[in-house]
Amino acid sequence: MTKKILLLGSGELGKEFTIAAQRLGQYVIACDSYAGAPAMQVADACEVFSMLDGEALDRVVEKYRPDIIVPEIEAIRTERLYHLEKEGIQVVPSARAVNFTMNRKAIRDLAAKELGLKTAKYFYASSYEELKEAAGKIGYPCVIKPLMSSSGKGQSVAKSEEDLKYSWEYGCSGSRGDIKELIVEEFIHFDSEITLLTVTQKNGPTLFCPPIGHVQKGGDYRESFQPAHIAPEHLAEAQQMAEKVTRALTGYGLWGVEFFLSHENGVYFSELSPRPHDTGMVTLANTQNLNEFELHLYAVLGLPIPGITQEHIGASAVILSPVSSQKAPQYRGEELVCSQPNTYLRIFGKPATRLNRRMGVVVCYDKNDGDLDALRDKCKSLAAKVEVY
Ligand SMILES: Nc1ncnc2c1ncn2[C@@H]1O[C@H](COP(=O)(O)OP(=O)(O)OP(=O)(O)O)[C@@H](O)[C@H]1O
Ligand SMILES: NCC(=O)N[C@@H]1O[C@H](COP(=O)([O-])[O-])[C@@H](O)[C@H]1O
Ligand SMILES: [Mg+2]
Repeated sequence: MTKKILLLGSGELGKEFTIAAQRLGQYVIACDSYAGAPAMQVADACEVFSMLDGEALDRVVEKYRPDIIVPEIEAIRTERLYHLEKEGIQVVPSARAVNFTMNRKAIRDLAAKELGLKTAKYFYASSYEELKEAAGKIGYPCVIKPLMSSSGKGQSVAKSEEDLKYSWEYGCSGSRGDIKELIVEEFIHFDSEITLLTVTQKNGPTLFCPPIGHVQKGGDYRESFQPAHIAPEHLAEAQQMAEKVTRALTGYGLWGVEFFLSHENGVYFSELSPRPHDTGMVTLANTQNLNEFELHLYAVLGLPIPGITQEHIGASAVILSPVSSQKAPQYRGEELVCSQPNTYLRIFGKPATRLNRRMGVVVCYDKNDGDLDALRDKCKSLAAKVEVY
Protein backbone atom coordinates (compact mmCIF):
# COMPACT_ATOMS: atom_id res chain seq x y z
CA MET A 1 0.00 0.00 0.00
CA THR A 2 1.28 3.46 -0.80
CA LYS A 3 1.93 5.57 2.28
CA LYS A 4 2.55 9.29 2.41
CA ILE A 5 5.86 9.85 4.17
CA LEU A 6 6.89 13.28 5.48
CA LEU A 7 10.68 13.32 5.69
CA LEU A 8 11.99 15.95 8.13
CA GLY A 9 15.55 16.61 6.96
CA SER A 10 16.72 15.98 3.42
CA GLY A 11 20.45 15.36 3.51
CA GLU A 12 22.42 12.43 2.14
CA LEU A 13 20.84 9.95 4.54
CA GLY A 14 17.34 11.10 3.60
CA LYS A 15 18.21 10.86 -0.08
CA GLU A 16 19.09 7.17 0.18
CA PHE A 17 16.02 6.54 2.33
CA THR A 18 13.85 8.25 -0.28
CA ILE A 19 15.37 6.17 -3.07
CA ALA A 20 14.57 3.02 -1.09
CA ALA A 21 11.00 4.28 -0.50
CA GLN A 22 10.49 5.21 -4.17
CA ARG A 23 11.53 1.71 -5.17
CA LEU A 24 8.63 0.38 -3.13
CA GLY A 25 6.20 2.89 -4.62
CA GLN A 26 5.89 5.15 -1.58
CA TYR A 27 5.12 8.88 -1.74
CA VAL A 28 7.76 11.06 -0.09
CA ILE A 29 7.58 14.76 0.81
CA ALA A 30 11.12 15.93 1.53
CA CYS A 31 11.56 18.89 3.91
CA ASP A 32 14.55 20.94 4.91
CA SER A 33 15.56 24.52 5.63
CA TYR A 34 17.09 25.07 2.18
CA ALA A 35 16.02 24.38 -1.39
CA GLY A 36 17.63 21.72 -3.54
CA ALA A 37 18.61 19.49 -0.60
CA PRO A 38 19.74 15.97 -1.61
CA ALA A 39 16.50 14.11 -0.78
CA MET A 40 14.41 16.78 -2.52
CA GLN A 41 16.08 15.79 -5.78
CA VAL A 42 14.47 12.34 -5.67
CA ALA A 43 11.24 12.95 -3.71
CA ASP A 44 7.66 13.42 -4.98
CA ALA A 45 7.24 16.81 -3.33
CA CYS A 46 9.27 19.15 -1.20
CA GLU A 47 8.83 21.91 1.36
CA VAL A 48 11.41 24.46 2.50
CA PHE A 49 10.91 25.80 6.05
CA SER A 50 12.54 25.80 9.46
CA MET A 51 11.60 22.55 11.16
CA LEU A 52 12.40 24.23 14.49
CA ASP A 53 9.31 26.38 13.89
CA GLY A 54 6.43 24.38 15.38
CA GLU A 55 3.71 26.31 13.61
CA ALA A 56 5.37 25.93 10.23
CA LEU A 57 5.66 22.21 10.93
CA ASP A 58 1.95 21.99 11.79
CA ARG A 59 1.06 23.83 8.57
CA VAL A 60 3.03 21.36 6.44
CA VAL A 61 1.47 18.40 8.26
CA GLU A 62 -1.99 19.94 7.68
CA LYS A 63 -1.22 20.47 3.98
CA TYR A 64 -0.14 16.88 3.25
CA ARG A 65 -1.76 14.84 6.06
CA PRO A 66 1.03 12.24 6.00
CA ASP A 67 0.66 8.68 7.28
CA ILE A 68 4.22 8.60 8.56
CA ILE A 69 6.72 11.23 9.78
CA VAL A 70 10.37 10.23 9.42
CA PRO A 71 12.81 12.60 11.18
CA GLU A 72 16.16 12.68 9.40
CA ILE A 73 17.95 15.32 11.50
CA GLU A 74 17.80 16.30 15.16
CA ALA A 75 17.01 19.99 14.68
CA ILE A 76 13.21 19.63 14.75
CA ARG A 77 10.56 21.07 17.07
CA THR A 78 10.29 17.55 18.47
CA GLU A 79 7.69 18.22 21.21
CA ARG A 80 5.11 18.72 18.47
CA LEU A 81 5.62 15.13 17.43
CA TYR A 82 3.88 13.90 20.58
CA HIS A 83 0.58 15.47 19.61
CA LEU A 84 0.91 14.40 15.97
CA GLU A 85 1.50 10.85 17.18
CA LYS A 86 -1.61 11.11 19.39
CA GLU A 87 -3.57 12.20 16.34
CA GLY A 88 -2.67 8.88 14.73
CA ILE A 89 0.35 9.75 12.58
CA GLN A 90 3.15 7.19 12.85
CA VAL A 91 6.27 8.99 14.11
CA VAL A 92 9.49 7.09 13.40
CA PRO A 93 10.62 5.34 15.44
CA SER A 94 8.38 7.06 18.06
CA ALA A 95 7.85 10.59 19.36
CA ARG A 96 9.45 9.50 22.63
CA ALA A 97 12.63 8.26 20.91
CA VAL A 98 12.98 11.40 18.81
CA ASN A 99 12.51 13.65 21.84
CA PHE A 100 14.99 11.79 24.02
CA THR A 101 17.74 11.65 21.42
CA MET A 102 17.61 15.28 20.28
CA ASN A 103 19.08 16.36 23.63
CA ARG A 104 22.17 14.65 25.03
CA LYS A 105 20.93 15.19 28.59
CA ALA A 106 17.73 13.18 28.14
CA ILE A 107 19.34 10.21 26.45
CA ARG A 108 22.44 10.14 28.66
CA ASP A 109 20.46 10.24 31.90
CA LEU A 110 18.12 7.55 30.60
CA ALA A 111 21.01 5.28 29.56
CA ALA A 112 23.28 5.82 32.58
CA LYS A 113 20.86 6.43 35.43
CA GLU A 114 17.66 4.60 34.52
CA LEU A 115 19.00 1.70 32.45
CA GLY A 116 22.38 1.39 34.19
CA LEU A 117 24.44 1.24 30.98
CA LYS A 118 28.14 1.95 31.31
CA THR A 119 29.01 5.42 29.92
CA ALA A 120 31.84 7.91 30.31
CA LYS A 121 31.52 9.90 33.58
CA TYR A 122 29.71 13.13 32.90
CA PHE A 123 28.38 16.40 34.29
CA TYR A 124 26.41 19.28 32.84
CA ALA A 125 27.45 22.92 32.92
CA SER A 126 25.33 25.96 32.17
CA SER A 127 27.99 28.58 32.95
CA TYR A 128 31.74 28.91 32.59
CA GLU A 129 32.08 28.54 36.38
CA GLU A 130 30.11 25.29 36.33
CA LEU A 131 32.24 24.05 33.45
CA LYS A 132 35.41 24.67 35.49
CA GLU A 133 33.96 22.84 38.43
CA ALA A 134 32.76 19.88 36.30
CA ALA A 135 36.06 19.56 34.44
CA GLY A 136 37.90 19.72 37.78
CA LYS A 137 35.87 16.76 39.05
CA ILE A 138 36.26 14.71 35.87
CA GLY A 139 39.95 15.50 35.24
CA TYR A 140 41.82 16.13 32.00
CA PRO A 141 41.58 15.53 29.13
CA CYS A 142 37.80 15.82 29.02
CA VAL A 143 35.35 16.13 26.14
CA ILE A 144 32.95 19.09 26.00
CA LYS A 145 29.87 19.16 23.76
CA PRO A 146 26.72 21.25 23.40
CA LEU A 147 23.60 19.46 24.64
CA MET A 148 22.07 19.92 21.22
CA SER A 149 24.36 19.40 18.25
CA SER A 150 25.50 16.68 15.88
CA SER A 151 28.42 15.75 13.63
CA GLY A 152 30.84 17.14 16.23
CA LYS A 153 29.58 20.72 16.03
CA GLY A 154 30.78 22.71 19.07
CA GLN A 155 32.74 19.69 20.39
CA SER A 156 36.24 20.09 21.85
CA VAL A 157 38.74 18.26 24.05
CA ALA A 158 40.15 20.28 26.95
CA LYS A 159 43.64 19.18 27.98
CA SER A 160 43.88 21.55 30.93
CA GLU A 161 41.95 24.32 32.65
CA GLU A 162 43.49 26.80 30.20
CA ASP A 163 41.47 25.27 27.36
CA LEU A 164 38.13 25.76 29.08
CA LYS A 165 37.51 29.33 27.96
CA TYR A 166 37.73 28.19 24.36
CA SER A 167 35.62 25.07 25.03
CA TRP A 168 32.90 27.16 26.66
CA GLU A 169 32.76 29.67 23.79
CA TYR A 170 33.04 27.02 21.08
CA GLY A 171 30.44 24.80 22.74
CA CYS A 172 27.92 27.64 23.10
CA SER A 173 28.45 28.79 19.52
CA GLY A 174 28.02 25.24 18.16
CA SER A 175 24.80 24.69 20.10
CA ARG A 176 21.52 24.45 18.25
CA GLY A 177 18.83 26.85 19.34
CA ASP A 178 19.65 29.18 22.19
CA ILE A 179 20.33 26.78 25.06
CA LYS A 180 23.62 27.50 26.80
CA GLU A 181 24.29 24.19 28.47
CA LEU A 182 27.12 21.77 27.78
CA ILE A 183 27.97 18.20 28.72
CA VAL A 184 31.45 17.49 30.07
CA GLU A 185 32.56 13.88 29.63
CA GLU A 186 35.47 11.83 30.82
CA PHE A 187 37.79 11.19 27.86
CA ILE A 188 37.61 7.47 27.07
CA HIS A 189 40.91 6.10 25.75
CA PHE A 190 39.17 3.54 23.60
CA ASP A 191 40.86 1.02 21.32
CA SER A 192 38.09 1.27 18.75
CA GLU A 193 34.57 2.55 18.30
CA ILE A 194 31.63 0.96 16.54
CA THR A 195 28.13 1.68 15.36
CA LEU A 196 25.76 -1.21 15.90
CA LEU A 197 22.89 -0.80 13.46
CA THR A 198 19.89 -2.20 15.28
CA VAL A 199 16.44 -2.83 13.80
CA THR A 200 13.32 -2.89 15.97
CA GLN A 201 10.26 -4.41 14.33
CA LYS A 202 6.56 -4.39 15.01
CA ASN A 203 6.16 -8.07 14.28
CA GLY A 204 9.51 -9.66 14.85
CA PRO A 205 12.61 -9.74 16.98
CA THR A 206 15.24 -7.01 17.24
CA LEU A 207 17.89 -7.57 14.56
CA PHE A 208 21.53 -6.47 14.45
CA CYS A 209 23.79 -5.72 11.51
CA PRO A 210 27.43 -6.81 11.58
CA PRO A 211 29.22 -4.09 13.61
CA ILE A 212 30.62 -1.09 11.76
CA GLY A 213 34.02 0.28 12.80
CA HIS A 214 34.72 3.95 12.21
CA VAL A 215 37.26 6.72 12.57
CA GLN A 216 36.23 10.25 13.56
CA LYS A 217 38.09 13.54 13.44
CA GLY A 218 36.91 16.57 15.39
CA GLY A 219 33.76 14.58 16.26
CA ASP A 220 32.84 13.96 12.62
CA TYR A 221 33.10 10.68 10.72
CA ARG A 222 35.88 10.24 8.18
CA GLU A 223 35.82 6.54 7.31
CA SER A 224 33.90 3.42 8.27
CA PHE A 225 34.23 -0.28 7.59
CA GLN A 226 32.22 -3.44 8.06
CA PRO A 227 32.53 -5.82 9.78
CA ALA A 228 34.57 -4.46 12.68
CA HIS A 229 36.48 -7.32 14.27
CA ILE A 230 35.66 -7.18 17.94
CA ALA A 231 35.69 -9.70 20.77
CA PRO A 232 32.52 -11.85 20.76
CA GLU A 233 31.83 -10.95 24.41
CA HIS A 234 32.04 -7.23 23.54
CA LEU A 235 29.62 -7.71 20.67
CA ALA A 236 27.18 -9.61 22.89
CA GLU A 237 27.38 -6.84 25.51
CA ALA A 238 26.84 -4.10 22.91
CA GLN A 239 23.84 -5.99 21.51
CA GLN A 240 22.30 -6.31 24.97
CA MET A 241 22.76 -2.59 25.59
CA ALA A 242 21.30 -1.70 22.19
CA GLU A 243 18.30 -3.91 22.84
CA LYS A 244 17.75 -2.34 26.26
CA VAL A 245 17.99 1.28 25.14
CA THR A 246 15.91 0.89 21.98
CA ARG A 247 13.22 -0.95 23.93
CA ALA A 248 13.11 1.84 26.52
CA LEU A 249 12.78 4.46 23.77
CA THR A 250 10.07 2.44 21.96
CA GLY A 251 9.09 2.28 18.30
CA TYR A 252 10.07 0.67 15.01
CA GLY A 253 12.91 1.49 12.68
CA LEU A 254 16.66 1.27 12.30
CA TRP A 255 18.90 2.87 14.93
CA GLY A 256 22.63 3.62 14.95
CA VAL A 257 23.87 2.73 18.43
CA GLU A 258 27.39 4.00 19.16
CA PHE A 259 29.90 2.31 21.48
CA PHE A 260 33.52 2.77 22.59
CA LEU A 261 35.50 -0.44 23.12
CA SER A 262 38.48 -0.80 25.39
CA HIS A 263 40.46 -3.99 26.09
CA GLU A 264 40.95 -2.84 29.63
CA ASN A 265 37.52 -1.44 30.49
CA GLY A 266 35.12 -3.17 28.11
CA VAL A 267 32.15 -1.60 26.33
CA TYR A 268 30.88 1.95 26.86
CA PHE A 269 27.57 3.17 25.50
CA SER A 270 28.10 6.58 23.84
CA GLU A 271 24.90 7.73 22.12
CA LEU A 272 22.43 6.66 19.45
CA SER A 273 20.57 7.94 16.41
CA PRO A 274 16.93 6.83 16.00
CA ARG A 275 17.52 6.66 12.24
CA PRO A 276 20.14 5.56 9.69
CA HIS A 277 23.66 6.57 10.69
CA ASP A 278 26.30 8.34 8.62
CA THR A 279 28.88 5.60 9.31
CA GLY A 280 26.26 3.13 8.03
CA MET A 281 26.69 4.49 4.51
CA VAL A 282 29.18 1.63 4.19
CA THR A 283 26.12 -0.60 3.69
CA LEU A 284 25.71 1.11 0.30
CA ALA A 285 28.69 -1.07 -0.72
CA ASN A 286 26.58 -4.25 -0.98
CA THR A 287 27.85 -5.37 2.40
CA GLN A 288 24.41 -6.68 3.43
CA ASN A 289 21.37 -8.22 1.75
CA LEU A 290 19.50 -4.99 2.65
CA ASN A 291 21.29 -1.67 3.25
CA GLU A 292 20.54 0.46 6.32
CA PHE A 293 18.05 2.64 4.41
CA GLU A 294 16.10 -0.36 3.14
CA LEU A 295 16.08 -1.84 6.64
CA HIS A 296 14.74 1.43 8.06
CA LEU A 297 12.02 1.50 5.41
CA TYR A 298 11.01 -2.14 5.95
CA ALA A 299 10.78 -1.62 9.71
CA VAL A 300 8.82 1.62 9.28
CA LEU A 301 6.33 0.03 6.88
CA GLY A 302 6.09 -3.12 8.99
CA LEU A 303 7.39 -5.31 6.15
CA PRO A 304 8.92 -8.64 7.15
CA ILE A 305 12.74 -8.70 7.13
CA PRO A 306 14.13 -12.08 6.13
CA GLY A 307 17.16 -11.74 8.44
CA ILE A 308 20.30 -9.67 7.85
CA THR A 309 23.19 -11.36 6.09
CA GLN A 310 26.69 -10.12 5.37
CA GLU A 311 27.32 -10.38 1.62
CA HIS A 312 30.68 -8.57 1.34
CA ILE A 313 33.21 -6.69 3.43
CA GLY A 314 33.07 -2.95 2.83
CA ALA A 315 34.64 0.43 3.46
CA SER A 316 33.48 4.03 3.13
CA ALA A 317 35.46 7.29 3.08
CA VAL A 318 34.07 10.81 3.01
CA ILE A 319 34.62 13.62 0.51
CA LEU A 320 34.76 16.96 2.32
CA SER A 321 34.71 20.44 0.86
CA PRO A 322 37.94 22.42 1.31
CA VAL A 323 36.09 25.64 0.38
CA SER A 324 33.03 27.58 1.45
CA SER A 325 30.87 28.99 -1.32
CA GLN A 326 27.25 29.61 -2.33
CA LYS A 327 28.19 28.68 -5.91
CA ALA A 328 27.14 25.26 -7.22
CA PRO A 329 30.08 22.96 -6.41
CA GLN A 330 32.06 21.21 -9.12
CA TYR A 331 33.95 17.93 -8.84
CA ARG A 332 37.09 16.41 -10.37
CA GLY A 333 38.38 12.87 -10.16
CA GLU A 334 35.17 10.97 -10.91
CA GLU A 335 36.78 9.02 -13.78
CA LEU A 336 39.44 7.53 -11.56
CA VAL A 337 36.99 6.40 -8.87
CA CYS A 338 34.50 5.02 -11.37
CA SER A 339 37.21 3.07 -13.18
CA GLN A 340 37.84 0.96 -10.07
CA PRO A 341 36.15 -2.40 -9.61
CA ASN A 342 33.75 -2.94 -6.70
CA THR A 343 33.60 0.79 -6.04
CA TYR A 344 30.83 3.39 -6.08
CA LEU A 345 31.05 7.17 -5.99
CA ARG A 346 28.07 8.93 -4.39
CA ILE A 347 27.94 12.71 -4.80
CA PHE A 348 25.12 14.02 -2.62
CA GLY A 349 24.29 17.03 -4.81
CA LYS A 350 24.32 19.67 -2.03
CA PRO A 351 23.79 23.04 -3.70
CA ALA A 352 26.49 24.94 -1.76
CA THR A 353 29.67 24.24 0.20
CA ARG A 354 30.99 25.03 3.68
CA LEU A 355 34.46 24.29 4.94
CA ASN A 356 34.56 20.53 5.68
CA ARG A 357 30.96 20.00 4.61
CA ARG A 358 30.44 16.37 3.60
CA MET A 359 29.69 16.43 -0.13
CA GLY A 360 30.02 12.80 -1.10
CA VAL A 361 31.33 9.39 -0.19
CA VAL A 362 33.28 6.60 -1.84
CA VAL A 363 32.33 3.05 -0.92
CA CYS A 364 34.23 -0.14 -1.85
CA TYR A 365 33.56 -3.81 -1.26
CA ASP A 366 35.33 -7.14 -1.59
CA LYS A 367 34.49 -10.78 -1.03
CA ASN A 368 33.95 -11.83 2.57
CA ASP A 369 37.43 -13.37 2.89
CA GLY A 370 39.13 -10.27 1.40
CA ASP A 371 41.62 -7.97 3.14
CA LEU A 372 39.67 -5.30 5.03
CA ASP A 373 42.70 -3.12 5.83
CA ALA A 374 43.68 -3.02 2.16
CA LEU A 375 40.09 -2.18 1.22
CA ARG A 376 40.01 0.72 3.71
CA ASP A 377 43.26 2.09 2.26
CA LYS A 378 41.93 1.81 -1.29
CA CYS A 379 38.71 3.58 -0.34
CA LYS A 380 40.44 6.42 1.53
CA SER A 381 42.95 7.03 -1.24
CA LEU A 382 40.17 7.17 -3.87
CA ALA A 383 38.07 9.58 -1.79
CA ALA A 384 41.13 11.81 -1.36
CA LYS A 385 41.43 12.04 -5.15
CA VAL A 386 37.97 13.54 -5.57
CA GLU A 387 38.30 17.29 -5.60
CA VAL A 388 35.50 19.71 -4.69
CA TYR A 389 35.90 23.25 -6.04
N1 LIG B 1 33.85 10.81 26.02
C1 LIG B 1 34.55 10.63 24.90
N2 LIG B 1 35.80 10.12 24.94
C2 LIG B 1 36.54 9.96 23.82
N3 LIG B 1 36.10 10.30 22.59
C3 LIG B 1 34.87 10.82 22.47
C4 LIG B 1 34.02 11.02 23.62
N4 LIG B 1 32.86 11.55 23.20
C5 LIG B 1 32.96 11.67 21.86
N5 LIG B 1 34.15 11.23 21.41
C6 LIG B 1 34.60 11.18 20.00
O1 LIG B 1 33.87 12.15 19.25
C7 LIG B 1 33.00 11.48 18.31
C8 LIG B 1 31.68 12.25 18.17
O2 LIG B 1 31.01 12.28 19.42
P1 LIG B 1 29.42 12.17 19.49
O3 LIG B 1 28.99 10.98 18.74
O4 LIG B 1 29.02 12.29 20.91
O5 LIG B 1 29.07 13.52 18.69
P2 LIG B 1 27.91 13.89 17.70
O6 LIG B 1 28.09 15.35 17.46
O7 LIG B 1 26.63 13.43 18.28
O8 LIG B 1 28.21 13.10 16.40
P3 LIG B 1 27.18 12.41 15.36
O9 LIG B 1 25.95 13.25 15.34
O10 LIG B 1 27.94 12.46 14.07
O11 LIG B 1 26.98 11.02 15.85
C9 LIG B 1 32.83 10.07 18.83
O12 LIG B 1 32.46 9.19 17.80
C10 LIG B 1 34.24 9.83 19.39
O13 LIG B 1 35.16 9.55 18.35
N1 LIG C 1 25.80 12.86 11.78
C1 LIG C 1 24.54 13.25 11.28
C2 LIG C 1 24.54 13.21 9.74
O1 LIG C 1 25.45 12.75 9.11
N2 LIG C 1 23.45 13.72 9.14
C3 LIG C 1 23.31 13.84 7.73
O2 LIG C 1 23.90 15.05 7.29
C4 LIG C 1 22.89 15.91 6.76
C5 LIG C 1 23.20 17.37 7.03
O3 LIG C 1 24.30 17.73 6.24
P1 LIG C 1 24.75 19.27 6.04
O4 LIG C 1 25.14 19.75 7.42
O5 LIG C 1 25.90 19.18 5.11
O6 LIG C 1 23.57 20.00 5.48
C6 LIG C 1 21.60 15.45 7.38
O7 LIG C 1 20.46 15.88 6.64
C7 LIG C 1 21.82 13.95 7.37
O8 LIG C 1 21.59 13.39 6.09
MG1 LIG D 1 27.95 10.23 17.36
